[in-house]
Amino acid sequence: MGNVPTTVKHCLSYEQLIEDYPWLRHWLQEEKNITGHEYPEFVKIVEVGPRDGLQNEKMADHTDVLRGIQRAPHVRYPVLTPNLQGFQDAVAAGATEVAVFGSASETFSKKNINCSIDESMLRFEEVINTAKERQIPVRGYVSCALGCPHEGDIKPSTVAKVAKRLYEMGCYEISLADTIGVGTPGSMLKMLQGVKKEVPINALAVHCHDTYGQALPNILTALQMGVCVVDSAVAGLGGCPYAQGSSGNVSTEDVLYMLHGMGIETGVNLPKVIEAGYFICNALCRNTNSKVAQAKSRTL
Ligand SMILES: CC(C)(COP(=O)([O-])OP(=O)([O-])OC[C@H]1O[C@@H](n2cnc3c(N)ncnc32)[C@H](O)[C@@H]1OP(=O)([O-])[O-])[C@@H](O)C(=O)NCCC(=O)NCCSC(=O)C[C@@](C)(O)CC(=O)[O-]
Repeated sequence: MGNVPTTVKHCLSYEQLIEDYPWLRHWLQEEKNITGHEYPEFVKIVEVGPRDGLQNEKMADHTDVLRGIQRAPHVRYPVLTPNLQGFQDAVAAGATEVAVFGSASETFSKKNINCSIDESMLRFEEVINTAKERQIPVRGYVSCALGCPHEGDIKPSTVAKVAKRLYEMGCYEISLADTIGVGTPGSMLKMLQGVKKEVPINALAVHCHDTYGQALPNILTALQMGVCVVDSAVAGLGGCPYAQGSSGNVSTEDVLYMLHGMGIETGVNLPKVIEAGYFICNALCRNTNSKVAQAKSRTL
């Protein structure tokens, strides 16, 4: 490709660029943006508000929650299960999908689920094998994928190794979690470059916390890498009781606003999510963490 001065890229509109540099047309196709990144046409949002979002709140056990909710036929209600006992309890309460949650940090694994990474894999194997027999899908999490509150930076190769083990055991999707929200687009890029060598990109999801205000740029970076599944929590609820200082998950409202603004479909109705956010914030007597919901409330 010929040289285009970077300043030209920023000054000219797409139409002007094509007119002045017709040879660029094939490169700047409609489905690519001006920087040449391709984005997925559809992104699946995994709403983690009812689970991760409310785990910091005083709330009923999952058995009571599962028995208490009215289920919509097309909605999946995954339950986090750290071991076989958790799996059996969840299934007895009516769970039809579960998730195992491992970590790329030894220290975090010990503090979160009271076992080493290797021990956790043995526990997860039991859960996954039993789930397979019962045809229950299992999702996998890798916590501390972009940093650990105890160990600091985590190598992309370590994240890749844990993600690969979960995938090979039978998790249909691996959610890579920036548990304490310390990642940046730079570390997200390096981590995903490492993980996608071991796990197909279409089996990866990202789970970002917004502690340092980096969640949306991190998600954008993941989309540029080909990730099509994003975890988020309505009103930006959440945090991890085992990761001091971490803030809530990225808010679903803000993720939807960004994706829809980019022309990416999600099948999710943003105004309805904003309403759900107001509902839960009222119930918890707290303010929303969603910038989009805050902006909308100022214009009401
Ligand atoms: C994993 C355990 C249970 C191990 O805890 P343990 O003490 O090692 O378990 P144990 O097997 O030695 O058993 C000790 C007692 O716990 C009971 N027990 C054993 N298993 C269960 C169970 N499943 N449910 C209820 N009870 C259980 C068991 O029956 C026994 O009871 P006792 O005989 O003494 O009366 C414990 O460490 C624990 O509960 N950890 C909390 C994990 C948690 O909820 N973490 C937050 C989840 S969110 C997250 O991890 C991150 C994520 C997903 O959001 C992504 C991100 O941002 O990183």
